[in-house]
Amino acid sequence: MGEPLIELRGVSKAFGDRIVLDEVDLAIYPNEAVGIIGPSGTGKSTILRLIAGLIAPDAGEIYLKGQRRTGLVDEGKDPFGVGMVFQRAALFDSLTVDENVGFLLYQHSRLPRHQIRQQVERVLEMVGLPGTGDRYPSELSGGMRQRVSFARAILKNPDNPADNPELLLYDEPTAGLDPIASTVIEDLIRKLQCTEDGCTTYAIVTHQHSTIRRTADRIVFLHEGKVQWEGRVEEIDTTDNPAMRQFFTGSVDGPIRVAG
Ligand SMILES: Nc1ncnc2c1ncn2[C@@H]1O[C@H](COP(=O)(O)OP(=O)(O)OP(=O)(O)O)[C@@H](O)[C@H]1O
Repeated sequence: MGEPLIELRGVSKAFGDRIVLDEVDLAIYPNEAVGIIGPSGTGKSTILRLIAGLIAPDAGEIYLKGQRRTGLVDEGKDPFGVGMVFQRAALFDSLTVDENVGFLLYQHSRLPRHQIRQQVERVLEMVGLPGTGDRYPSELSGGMRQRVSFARAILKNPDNPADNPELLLYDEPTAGLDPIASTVIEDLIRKLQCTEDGCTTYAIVTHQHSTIRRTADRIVFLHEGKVQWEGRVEEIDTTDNPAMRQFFTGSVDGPIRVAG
């Protein structure tokens, strides 16, 4: 499989006295679609934030293309960009779609406005929202807002190619959407995986069964701070791992303790 695009080696993370991740090893290879799943509160979003370089591990190492990361993403030393799509879009309501999607370029690049606008229109077309740049998030449906956040995550900076996203992280992108809007988002995630610009690697955190099955090729199942199971999506129904079986059947009986 060659060298991983990103690799976590023995990564641990605690918040206060709660150990969320306990010596986790995880490798994501170029062009892979990896689903990170597991019960609530098990550290899935924390893994995404570690991969994105938004937080640092307490112990262990993170490698990007074989290069050990020493700081956080804002120190600008990572060899490639990571685009992140947060749960429920996380757009600025007071900004237009164009200003939301192009936010970082408007704030931090020296590109002229009309060029940023062109870049933004291009990614809005890629997510199926051409001509919506002057609208406000409140004028869009939940699914459309989520697609705007995809456009923001894939926008490239022609001024600084080292910043361009080679890895996309989706944190519950279909949460709160109806089944049809979810299908639109799942199809879009697959469509964006390979475009005329090349293929992108992604990791997706989701609880929705359809999203797990339709957007992931490989599954990483987290529970109690550890990777409990890894396998192909086709193996979900045949595994005899008790935690996986409980998770997918939704049973209250099994190794996963029911909260509350
Ligand atoms: N910044 C933080 N400060 C304190 N505790 C945190 C912080 N971030 C996460 N946690 C705690 O770490 C645990 C794991 O959180 P995380 O969001 O990674 O879980 P998750 O698996 O994504 O959960 P869910 O499926 O419910 O979204 C939770 O108990 C959460 O309360």
